[in-house]
Amino acid sequence: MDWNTVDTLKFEDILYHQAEGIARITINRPEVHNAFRPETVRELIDAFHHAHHDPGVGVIILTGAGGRAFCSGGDQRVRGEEGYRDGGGTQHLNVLDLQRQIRTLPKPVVAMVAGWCIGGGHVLHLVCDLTIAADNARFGQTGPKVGSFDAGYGAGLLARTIGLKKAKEIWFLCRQYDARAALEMGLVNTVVPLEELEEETLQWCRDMLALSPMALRLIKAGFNADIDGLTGIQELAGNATGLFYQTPEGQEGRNAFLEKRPPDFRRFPRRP
Ligand SMILES: CC(C)(COP(=O)(O)OP(=O)(O)OC[C@H]1O[C@@H](n2cnc3c(N)ncnc32)[C@H](O)[C@@H]1OP(=O)(O)O)[C@@H](O)C(=O)NCCC(=O)NCCSC(=O)c1cc(O)c2ccccc2c1O
Repeated sequence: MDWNTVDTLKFEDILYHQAEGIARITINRPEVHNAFRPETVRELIDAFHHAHHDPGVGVIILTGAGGRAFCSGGDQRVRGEEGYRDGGGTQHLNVLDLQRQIRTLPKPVVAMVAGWCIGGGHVLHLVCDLTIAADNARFGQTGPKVGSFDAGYGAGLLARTIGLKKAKEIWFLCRQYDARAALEMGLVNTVVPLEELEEETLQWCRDMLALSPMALRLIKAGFNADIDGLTGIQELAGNATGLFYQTPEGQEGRNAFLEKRPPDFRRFPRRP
């Protein structure tokens, strides 16, 4: 695949590439196993925003640079007493914003995982819709070991994904799990040799790109609706509103208002 950069997107901690309707977002801090600092997360949010709003993008890949790590979570070197310190001294837990963004983004997001997928990095792959793992991938949570925890998606979505007992084991014991174990517990979709990771991930993306974007959008919203509470219902309901706006019935209400006349909905059927 010949990846292209986007001239308007300038990042320090991440890379943004796209080709054939696929956006690839790469955390590029291999010297710390792609741990994220607040600036990394800010850039990821901007990159996902771009991919979300680019009509030429149908599927998004999130990955880590270097082949040795997807992401090792929050950068412990900049962890303060209240969160992770940015260059200006403000402390953040802004990865939570990124998690919600990936959940509500109406396009499939695929985690392409090689090497370490740990802590807040593990939660990032979890909130992605699919995970393609290389055979060198290792998964786990470290929170209780390093004085942290993610009791939101990190706990609840993990339990929904692999079951409550296994999710508690992962958090309560802070063990690490290889790719085969991750596949067995339903934490990842498939495992491939490291050298085939990108090609396999691209094939999954191409397969999704051949399908109806609206159907994928609605099924993603449907999968997330109950888990995400009213935010999930809002996403699903917003899609319903968007579809209704496209109908003559929806447009009659707008037209009547603009034409300063009462709306006439009599010609629209009351379907069983
Ligand atoms: C991932 C490891 C198990 C890998 O071990 P290995 O022995 O292979 O490699 P090294 O340990 O030598 O690492 C190489 C190099 O990278 C540095 N590094 C690795 N991870 C981090 C990190 N997270 N932050 C900073 N630096 C990191 C390491 O120090 C080495 O540098 P040198 O200069 O010494 O060469 C192992 O590295 C490991 O266990 N890493 C830490 C994993 C971790 O605990 N992550 C944080 C979990 S908490 C978290 O992520 C988190 C973030 C949030 O924003 C939250 C927000 C809201 C709620 C919860 C949150 C949360 O829990």
